[in-house]
Amino acid sequence: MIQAENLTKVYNGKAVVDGLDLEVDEGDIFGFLGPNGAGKSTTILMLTGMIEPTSGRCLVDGIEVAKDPLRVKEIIGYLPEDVGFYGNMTAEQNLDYFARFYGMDSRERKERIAELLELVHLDGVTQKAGEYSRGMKQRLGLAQALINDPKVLFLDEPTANLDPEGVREYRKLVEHLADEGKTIFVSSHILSEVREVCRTVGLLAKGKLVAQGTLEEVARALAPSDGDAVRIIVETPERLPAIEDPGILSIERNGSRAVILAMADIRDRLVESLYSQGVHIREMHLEEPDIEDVFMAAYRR
Ligand SMILES: Nc1ncnc2c1ncn2[C@@H]1O[C@H](COP(=O)(O)OP(=O)(O)OP(=O)(O)O)[C@@H](O)[C@H]1O
Repeated sequence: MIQAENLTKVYNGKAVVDGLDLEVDEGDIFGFLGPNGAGKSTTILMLTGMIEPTSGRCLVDGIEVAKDPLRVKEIIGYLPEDVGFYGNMTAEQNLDYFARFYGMDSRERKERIAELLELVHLDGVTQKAGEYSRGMKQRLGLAQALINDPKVLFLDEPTANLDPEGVREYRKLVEHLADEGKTIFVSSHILSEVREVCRTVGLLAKGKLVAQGTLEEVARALAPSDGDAVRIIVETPERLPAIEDPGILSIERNGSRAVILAMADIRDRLVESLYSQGVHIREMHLEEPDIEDVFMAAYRR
């Protein structure tokens, strides 16, 4: 549904988005992760047709964005990092102003706006937008992004100004929208935000895509490797005996727990060996890389 091919943006001789290849499937909730300044907002601006790429191209629902930005704008919604509204107008008036761009008639606009205000819990609020808290503005921004019932939704740091309750509401809403079949592209520099709601992620660092896939796939792809060595965690009530196995590289014992570094997944052999020596096994599993650690390391690269 969203594709970027060698997408590049150069500012002052520097590629802030650098040869990005990206593919997001229909109905996915895609988390675009990266530290501040990685190029996330610039990428979103190109994907939404707000700025043109220096080279490469991007497509949304098969439409090349730079060639046909208006057709793309009809099927997308966009929540920018800094939402702006007319401060002297209410939420309803602000939304009505934007809805007119989509050629909806007055009845259609009224119904859609009422529905959206309820969705973002701003129904019944009579204040002008200028008096809104940042969280309320962000929720109004989300309503605005949904005004044309878009197929694809781009959200740039959508939880930046939300309180914990607002974040929870936002997650429920995003899941509900994805269940309706919308494709959602969310940028964030906060892993915990993305891991709660996103089905796949891409990690951007210095304008380049470092990895893409499910969080587990990305963590595995970025994890430091000991060749193909695997770490097997074993817990036994008895002291772990010496194990003769050519696949074992090292054993680190710590009380009833041991970490066995092995050349491959030799758990079946280990079970047999321990069983034959009368040792009981409380637990045995492969150690998965810690996602938080892996991402922090990638951020620092
Ligand atoms: N219009 C511009 N002119 C010159 N440089 C720019 C422009 N827009 C962005 N940049 C630079 O491009 C780099 C990437 O910025 P961008 O806003 O895309 O990053 P980001 O990942 O969205 O970061 P953040 O989370 O802080 O918004 C930054 O170094 C920024 O200073």
